Amino acid sequence: MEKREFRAESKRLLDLMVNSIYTHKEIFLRELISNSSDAIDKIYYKALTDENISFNKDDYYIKIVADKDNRTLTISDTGIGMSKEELEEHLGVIANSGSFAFKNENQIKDGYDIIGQFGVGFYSAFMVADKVTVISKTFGSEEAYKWESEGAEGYIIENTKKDIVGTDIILSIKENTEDEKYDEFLEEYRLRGIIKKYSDFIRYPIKLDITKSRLKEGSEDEYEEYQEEQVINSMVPIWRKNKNELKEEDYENFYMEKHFGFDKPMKSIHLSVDGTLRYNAILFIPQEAPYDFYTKEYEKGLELYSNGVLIMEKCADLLPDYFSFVKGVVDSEDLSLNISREILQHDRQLKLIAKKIEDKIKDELALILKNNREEYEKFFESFGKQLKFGVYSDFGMNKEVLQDLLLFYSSKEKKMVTLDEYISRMAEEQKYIYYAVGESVDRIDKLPQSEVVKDKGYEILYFTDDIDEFAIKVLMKYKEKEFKSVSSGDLGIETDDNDKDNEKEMEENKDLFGFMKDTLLNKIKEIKPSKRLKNHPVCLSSEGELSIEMEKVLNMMPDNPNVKADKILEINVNHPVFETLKSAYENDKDKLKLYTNLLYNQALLIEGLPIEDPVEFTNNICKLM
Ligand SMILES: Nc1ncnc2c1ncn2[C@@H]1O[C@H](COP(=O)(O)OP(=O)(O)OP(=O)(O)O)[C@@H](O)[C@H]1O
Repeated sequence: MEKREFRAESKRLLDLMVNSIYTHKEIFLRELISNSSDAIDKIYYKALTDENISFNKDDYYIKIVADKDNRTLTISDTGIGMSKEELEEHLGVIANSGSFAFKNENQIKDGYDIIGQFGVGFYSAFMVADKVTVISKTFGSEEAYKWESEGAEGYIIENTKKDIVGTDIILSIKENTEDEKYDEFLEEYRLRGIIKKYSDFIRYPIKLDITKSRLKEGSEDEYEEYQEEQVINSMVPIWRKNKNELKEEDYENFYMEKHFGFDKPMKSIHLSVDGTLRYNAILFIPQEAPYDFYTKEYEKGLELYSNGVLIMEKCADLLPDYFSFVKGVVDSEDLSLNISREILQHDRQLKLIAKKIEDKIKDELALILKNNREEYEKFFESFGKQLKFGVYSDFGMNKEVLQDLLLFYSSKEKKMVTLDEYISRMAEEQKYIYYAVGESVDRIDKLPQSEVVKDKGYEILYFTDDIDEFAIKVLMKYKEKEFKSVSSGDLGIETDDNDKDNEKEMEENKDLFGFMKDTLLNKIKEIKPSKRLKNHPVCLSSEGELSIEMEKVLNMMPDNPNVKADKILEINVNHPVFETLKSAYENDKDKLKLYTNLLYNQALLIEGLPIEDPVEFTNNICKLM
C-alpha cells in the first residue's frame, strides 16, 4: 500500500491561523517582538560559542516605528536575520519554527530563553495588516532579501538592499472597519501600552519614538512637537534580580506600578526556585481588601509569564480561593504552552507551582501571626472572612490548612484569639469550645443564653460574621475538642442535681407547659425549664444541626430556602415571672395566653429575630398596662 503525505492547504491554514488562534488582535506585537528577541538571542548564543564574534549589548535592540501617513508599522531588530532560504523555509511554510530547530541544532538547554517553538506567531501579523514585508540580512552575508505577502495569495522573495544585519518587518495596517479600529495600532500610547503589557521583560531594549513638545527656539509661547526615542520596556524583571539587591521599597514600587492595590502590601514574598521545576515569583499579601473583593466581580489570579513574556494576566489556577487576595507574578520557562501561547489546562507544572505558592503563603501568614500580631489582626479584619469561607467550602477539604490562621473575639480576653490559644486556657473539666453567635460583640455580651457558661468561668468565642458558625460546623473539632454553641440544648456543664431538678419541675408543671406550647402552636418544638438562665425569664435555644443563627443567615440568601431551626422556649423557673405564670394558669387562662405570647416575642427579640406581629405585640403590652 502506498503511503501518501498530507498536503496542507496553505491558504486555508493561514486563514484559520489568523482568525482563530488568538483571542486579541494586539497579540501580534507580542509575537513579532518575541521573534526579534529570539533573533538577537541567536546572535548572542553564537557569540558565546564562537570567539570570532563579539557581542556588544548596546548594538542589539528592537525598534518600533509607526508611520501614520503611510499606515505602516515597522518592527526592526538587529538580530541574526534570515537568508533567502530561511525566509523561504521559515516564513513560507506554516508551522515551521526556525527557533525550534535552532534550539535543537545547538542543543540549547538552560538559560537561553528562546521563545518561539510552534512556527505560527509570525502570521499573527495578518490579523492587523493586509500586507507584510520582511527585509532581512543574515549574519555573515552581504546580500539582503525582501519577502512580501498579502496573505492568502502567497509571497514573493527578491533581492534588496539593507545596511545592517537584522530584520525589518513592515506591516501595512488594515483600514478601519465598523467593528475594528486598526488605526489604534499606529498610536504611540497604544503601542506603548501593548509593549508594556506583554513584552516589558524582553531582555533587549524596545525603542519607540515618542512625540514631545517644547518651546520653539527664540519664542516664549510657541510650541513645537519633536520626536524622542525612548526605551519602553523594563528589561530585567524584578523577580529575576537577586533578592539581596532589592529593598522593600523596590517591591512596593513594583506593587504600585502593577496597580495591584492602592495600599502598601503587608508582605512581599520573593521566590526563586531552581531544580526540576524552575520558576520565579513575587507575591504580595495586601493590607486592605479592594472594594470589590467580596463581590462576584472580583477575579483572583496571578500574572503568568513564560520566559519574561506575559502569557496570562490572571491565572486563577495558581491560587486557591481562600488566598484569592494574593497578588503577584509567576515566571517559569518550564510551562507547556499551546499554540496560541496560552497555558495548557491541567498543566502539571502549573499545579506544582500552585501547591508551592499555597504552602508559602500559609507559612508566611503563620509567621506574621506569630511575630507581628497587630499586623495580622489588621490583615484578618480585611481577609479573615475569606479564610473562613475556605474552611467551609469544598466540604472542609482545606480546614487543616486554615484552622490555625483563624481568629475569633474572646469573651475573656476581650480581643481576637486563635483556637490554639483558646484550648491552652481551657479548664481541665471543660468539655467543649463554647461559642455564641450574634450581630456584634455588644449584642452577644448581653445574650442570656451565655450566662451559665460565663458563670462557670469558661471562655466564649464570639461569632459575628455570617459564615462563622457554618465554618465551625465543618471544622467540627479543634485538637479533639468539639465546638458547642451556648444556645444549644445540651451545654455539657450541668451537675446531676440540676438535671434532676429540671426533670422534677417539668413533671410538676407538665400541664402549664402543655398549655403554653398549645398557645404557641407550631412556632416552637418544645417548652421546658431552663438549665442556663440566671437573670432573664426566657430565651430560645435550638436542637439539631441547624441553629437559630444559621436559620437567619440561610433565609437571607437570594433563593430563600425558608428553613426553620427546631426552637425550644426555655423558661427560668427561678424567676418571679414563673410564679406569675403558675398563678395565671390556675386563675386566668386568657391572661396566660397573653403572657405566653409576650414571653415568646421577647425571646425572639433577644435573639435578634423579627417578631411576627408587632402590632399585636404592642397591643398586648398596652392591655397589661
Ligand atoms: N525577526 C526575525 N529574525 C529572524 N528570524 C525570524 C524573525 N521572525 C521570524 N523568524 C524566523 O521565522 C520562524 C517562524 O516564526 P514564527 O513566529 O512563525 O514561529 P516561532 O517564533 O518559531 O514559533 P511560535 O509560533 O512559538 O512563535 C522563526 O522560528 C524564526 O526562525
